[in-house]
Amino acid sequence: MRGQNVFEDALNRIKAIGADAGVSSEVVESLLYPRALLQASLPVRMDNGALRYFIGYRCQYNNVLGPTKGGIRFHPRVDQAEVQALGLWMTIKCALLGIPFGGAKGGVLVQPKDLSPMELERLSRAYVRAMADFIGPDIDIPAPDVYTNARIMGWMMDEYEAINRLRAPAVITGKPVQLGGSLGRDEATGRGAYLCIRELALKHGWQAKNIRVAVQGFGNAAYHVSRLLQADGFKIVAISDSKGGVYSEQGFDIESLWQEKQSSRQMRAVYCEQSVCQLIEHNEISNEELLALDVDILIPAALEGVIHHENADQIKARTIIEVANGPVASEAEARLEARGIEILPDVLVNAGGVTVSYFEWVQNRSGYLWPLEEVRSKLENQMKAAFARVWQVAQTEERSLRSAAYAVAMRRIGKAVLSHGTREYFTKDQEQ
Ligand SMILES: NC(=O)C1=CN([C@@H]2O[C@H](COP(=O)(O)OP(=O)(O)OC[C@H]3O[C@@H](n4cnc5c(N)ncnc54)[C@H](OP(=O)(O)O)[C@@H]3O)[C@@H](O)[C@H]2O)C=CC1
Ligand SMILES: O=C(O)CCC(=O)C(=O)O
Repeated sequence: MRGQNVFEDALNRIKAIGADAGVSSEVVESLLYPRALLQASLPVRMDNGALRYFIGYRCQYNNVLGPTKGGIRFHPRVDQAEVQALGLWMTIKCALLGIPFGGAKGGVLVQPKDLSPMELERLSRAYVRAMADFIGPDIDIPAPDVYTNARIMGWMMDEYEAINRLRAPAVITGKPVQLGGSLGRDEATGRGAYLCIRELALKHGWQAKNIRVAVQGFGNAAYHVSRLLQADGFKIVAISDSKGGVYSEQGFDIESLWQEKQSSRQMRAVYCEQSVCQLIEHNEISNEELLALDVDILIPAALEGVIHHENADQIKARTIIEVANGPVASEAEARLEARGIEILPDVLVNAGGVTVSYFEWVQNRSGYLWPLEEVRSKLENQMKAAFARVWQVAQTEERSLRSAAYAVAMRRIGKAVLSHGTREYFTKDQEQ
């Protein structure tokens, strides 16, 4: 699913679940419009002396619960609809986790792998120059997403501080630890997803050694969830990246595969050159084939919309764990549900990243550096509580897990909207 449809699809879910969960129409409506969107052209001097322009976006979707928060993506298919959909999902995610942030997302339309490290740094700094008045520790706080990382966050923070002539580490999270980043932020998205799977395994009585898992994507989020699952005994039988995938019934050693992929990185470069399918000799499979494998758990951990109306009927996994944002389009979801396939939704599964980003922001503002074990234990508490709430609402209200997660989040946003003072609230107040 591409283009405007991603956002339309996201809005349709809000409308359908909002009405079904008894959320007031005023609150649902407040979630249908991004509060602010900045599109900017980013001039970047290339290494050959030429000036190139890139398009950058930042969407502050909703700030009812606090300053807006969300990653920045560098990818060749970034567009306005995508950042809006991602900003909406961030809004739901932060509300579900009880984090005092609204939702945002940013992106640059670029194939970052085509840029040299110096060009990438100039692009990252150009993005912040364009957005400098739009972001801030109490306004909108970016973080990493697809094809951005701690190093890029470091450049961005540095540019923001240079423009404003002050120290402002809390303007961005996911920074290098040496620049005020939090311990444990690098693994947080994968660890949060792993904690959710562990809770789900307890509910279903799964034995890790009997569970076969296929993972689409082999970046930050996919690597950490895969290595943690493998350490518990789950068998990762398939894994892929942008160039294709590999399959082995015996399972893969995730750590050595990751180390090999990392070592294929060119000197000082940000992205890995080689694909998993070039690194090891195993049955090569396409990304489409990976999605259709007969496994217990399918983990899409790359891009949105990969399970859509055309391939939904080919999915054979018993459970889908949405580590990526928006991997299952709503049309596909209805078909999967009708076949009894369980979906643990993105707004819960991948919320570990923003949760530890919140911890980073808190540490930056208070001047602390929490030990790794403290970060991990706080993350575990937060993820378990969110999982338990979603599970309970799903059971008691007979909802899907996604519908339950959205209902919890939208009701929390609703309470905040009313507390801000709407007509409804005002009228009630007058009556008392
Ligand atoms: N990083 C974070 O903290 C968070 C990330 N997420 C979500 O998790 C997902 C992955 O993000 P993250 O791990 O950070 O990103 P990374 O940039 O670290 O990794 C992206 C991975 O996806 C692969 N990929 C890219 N395009 C495709 C494709 N068409 N088919 C299959 N694989 C592909 C890349 O392949 P290659 O290696 O070949 O480039 C890479 O392995 C995204 O949906 C993101 O929004 C959600 C919450 C937080
Ligand atoms: O860490 C953050 O602030 C945001 C992470 C993110 O972009 C996401 O959860 O999709």
